[in-house]
Amino acid sequence: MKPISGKIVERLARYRTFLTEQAPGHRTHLFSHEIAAAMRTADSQVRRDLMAIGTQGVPRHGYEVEALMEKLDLALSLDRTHAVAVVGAGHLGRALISFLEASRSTLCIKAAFDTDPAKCNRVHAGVKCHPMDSLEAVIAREAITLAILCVPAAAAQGAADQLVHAGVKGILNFAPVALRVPVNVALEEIVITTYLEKLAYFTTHPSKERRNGRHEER
Ligand SMILES: NC(=O)c1ccc[n+]([C@@H]2O[C@H](COP(=O)([O-])OP(=O)(O)OC[C@H]3O[C@@H](n4cnc5c(N)ncnc54)[C@H](O)[C@@H]3O)[C@@H](O)[C@H]2O)c1
Repeated sequence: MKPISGKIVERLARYRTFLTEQAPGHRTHLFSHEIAAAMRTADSQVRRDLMAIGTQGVPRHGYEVEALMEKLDLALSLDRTHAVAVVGAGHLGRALISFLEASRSTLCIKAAFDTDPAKCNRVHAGVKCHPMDSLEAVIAREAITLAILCVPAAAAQGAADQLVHAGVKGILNFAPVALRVPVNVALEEIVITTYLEKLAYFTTHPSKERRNGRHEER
């Protein structure tokens, strides 16, 4: 399969969440327009995205849900479990652990890390928090490849360096600082205020994008 863009990956992940959590359980088939309606996007967009992973609906039946789930899992590499670490077990870190542990995901939080002795060796939502000096050993032992960074900005680059050194291949950074990582390490950064600022912009500048839905191709 050809590599697909980050935008398509995001939409495929949303389709998968819809099929897993919201699509009516008794349906064996769904049409692109039904998925599109739930996603508030165009059915042509859904068809294009699913075509990108080699999936086409059948006339008069649509997409077979089970086969579509298998294709999505394969495309998103969710046909296997990914071991994840949370670094910084404060308010955000613990909230994310609770959320991810409750979701039926193949992303599995295997360990948390923190510098605060009061948090270390405690268990939150079934996940043990370890001191930072055991990071390398625990990452190797648990075969952890992904990490979520929830430390203060000043500590983020140092923690990211430790994660990279320990062999982590992808980092989701919540700290409000631009990180430097080697090219072979995937990096995603989330800043909630950016989305709020975007909302503020679109609520004061009516545009085609707002009228036609949130997830048009761009
Ligand atoms: N991106 C977003 O949208 C968003 C939203 C909320 C918070 N944040 C950011 O997420 C981070 C965490 O926020 P919070 O509210 O959970 O803060 P918090 O103070 O509750 O938690 C931070 C945790 O990091 C630990 N820590 C500090 N230095 C560390 C280090 N070097 N290694 C490991 N752990 C270390 C602390 O002991 C603490 O437990 C902050 O940088 C905050 O700005 C981002």
